[in-house]
Amino acid sequence: MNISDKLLQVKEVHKTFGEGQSETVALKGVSFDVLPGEFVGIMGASGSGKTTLLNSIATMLKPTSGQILLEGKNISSFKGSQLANYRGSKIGYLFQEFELIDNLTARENIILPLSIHGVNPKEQEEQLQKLAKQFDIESLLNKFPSQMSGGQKQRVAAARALISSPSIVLADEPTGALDTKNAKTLMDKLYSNNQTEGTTILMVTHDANAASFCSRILFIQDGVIFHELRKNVPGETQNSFYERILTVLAQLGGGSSNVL
Ligand SMILES: Nc1ncnc2c1ncn2[C@@H]1O[C@H](COP(=O)(O)OP(=O)(O)OP(=O)(O)O)[C@@H](O)[C@H]1O
Repeated sequence: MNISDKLLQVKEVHKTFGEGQSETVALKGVSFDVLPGEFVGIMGASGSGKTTLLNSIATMLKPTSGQILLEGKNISSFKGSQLANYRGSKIGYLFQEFELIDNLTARENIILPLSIHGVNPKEQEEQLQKLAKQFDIESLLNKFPSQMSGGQKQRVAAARALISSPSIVLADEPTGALDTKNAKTLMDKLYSNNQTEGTTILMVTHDANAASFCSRILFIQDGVIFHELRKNVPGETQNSFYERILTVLAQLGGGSSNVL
């Protein structure tokens, strides 16, 4: 495979917090690649290093050692406007708790990343309308977060994460605060966006149902990737993939729970 085919390259990433007695080694040499258009899940027990990994890719944390490359460029070398461009346009971030701005409407929340980058209003509106339709939030655009349900807020947050057509969307337990029905609705829509627009998504999740929408799952344990599952294409049903995910989780956790 050509290096340029790899959208994201994570190479031997280590991350240590604190020192001496209070030292915690969160990542112990994580390496993997993501190809354009992939929908990759990251699963692992609480404290295994999932959020540390995602936040390192988002440049919210600096790895102790190792490299992270997006589109062949080492993200730790980014400074000033290049770093701002990476955070604002190259990645989209979807948080478990939505993180919408309370005193902005859904419309204002969604277009904020475009307004900051000076995209012209016509283009902003076109992008907004397209995503509002995809995420079924057209009737919510003039509402404030306090007037929306959790499921609605997360669909607005998903539109905000996608509005600048980022190279990769980083999602940290996006269904963690949702009930089963709203979680499925969100995942259906993220999956559909991945399939129709080719959006690359890297999603941390505890939920095997959510993970079954992915094309590949990386299982992380004690700061290292110890297993990988790939949906068989063509042909494997989501249900069959779900069953295989549960089998790995049961081996990991010693139970039949679908939540780690
Ligand atoms: N800022 C920090 N300072 C010190 N230790 C930290 C910090 N952030 C994370 N850790 C530690 O690093 C390890 C990995 O944490 P991380 O949040 O990445 O795990 P996780 O897999 O995302 O867990 P969860 O599923 O509970 O969110 C844990 O032992 C955690 O306590």
